[in-house]
Amino acid sequence: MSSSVSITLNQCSRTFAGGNTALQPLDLQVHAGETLVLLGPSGCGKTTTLRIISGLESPDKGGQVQFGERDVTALPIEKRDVGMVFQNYALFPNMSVADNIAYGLKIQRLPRAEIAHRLDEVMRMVDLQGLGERRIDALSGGQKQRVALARAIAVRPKVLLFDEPLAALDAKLRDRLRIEIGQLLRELGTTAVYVTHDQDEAMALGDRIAVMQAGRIAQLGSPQEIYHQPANAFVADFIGAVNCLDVISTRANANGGLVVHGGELRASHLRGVSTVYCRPEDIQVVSVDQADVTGKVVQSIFLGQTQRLMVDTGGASPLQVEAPSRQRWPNGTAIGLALPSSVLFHPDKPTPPVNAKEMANG
Ligand SMILES: Nc1ncnc2c1ncn2[C@@H]1O[C@H](COP(=O)(O)OP(=O)(O)OP(=O)(O)O)[C@@H](O)[C@H]1O
Repeated sequence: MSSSVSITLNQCSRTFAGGNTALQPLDLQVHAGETLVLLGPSGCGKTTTLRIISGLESPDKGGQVQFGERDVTALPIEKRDVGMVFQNYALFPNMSVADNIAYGLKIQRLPRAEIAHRLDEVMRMVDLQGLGERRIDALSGGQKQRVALARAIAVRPKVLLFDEPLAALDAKLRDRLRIEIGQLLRELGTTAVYVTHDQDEAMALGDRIAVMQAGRIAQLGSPQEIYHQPANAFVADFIGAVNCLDVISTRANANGGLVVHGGELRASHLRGVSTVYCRPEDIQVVSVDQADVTGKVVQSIFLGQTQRLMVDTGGASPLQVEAPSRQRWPNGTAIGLALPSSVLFHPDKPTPPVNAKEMANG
């Protein structure tokens, strides 16, 4: 469709009346054609960032927003050539599906035949064929969000912005629409920024993910980087489940490898590191005589495809281990675990300090 454009934020901060700083000075580039996901807990500044990109909100003085080479900081939303999709749909409830989708095209005064062609095209893309005459209030939540999506893409915007578009839908529908939005974004090649607090959605949709914390970007990277090389404890903990092990000794064991002792590690190669992390799915259940660590199952949580075992290894908190779902480990079962050193990671940077004011804001 339209040629894609990069988005650049230079030193964009946002302080609200009363000194509430929603966003610390932020530098961010969204590459042309990519989908960047803004992910983080409630109040971390995702929506504020999105609104600054859209033109619904201005950055504090000194902040600058560029689309490609063009400075759009002073332009209102209607002059920025953006399409937006919100959680609450923001449709006209008493108008038909077709009239909602065609709304922006009529404002652009496109010829009638072109409007009909675009309507047909986008309704097919979002799987709404045959529903053109239906009133919005006679649609399901999923159908409403398809209409909102169709309306956003019908005008062929340079930039697509999504603010938690799937948050109001049930889990099954969310999964389906997530896949469809991903396909659509790849097909369109439009630069997109997608706000969510759902890590699965972020992983599935983002070419890159910016994990935000208290008005700052805690890490920006591919889903794989964010998951396997989290930059700090906050990111490690926010994305997926993680075990935290204290490194208590730098003495080597007989093999020069690592020894897990309770929730703690002894490992010669981790000199100077105080804490390491590992994901539950990277710990293997092995026979007790081959184990790096042994313990007792204290709880098992059935998750369908897998089960999460909580294993007391004598440390401060049980290790979480992902195990096949068909096998049974009753509470109290002795279990052996292998923890290859290749799956351990330790954040390079300390977590940015969060002061009391930011905590109160977040
Ligand atoms: N208009 C406003 N006036 C004052 N404070 C605001 C305003 N809009 C947002 N904030 C504050 O700025 C901070 C960041 O809000 P923002 O909506 O960007 O967060 P978010 O990450 O999108 O959160 P959520 O997931 O809950 O929507 C919050 O502390 C919020 O209360």
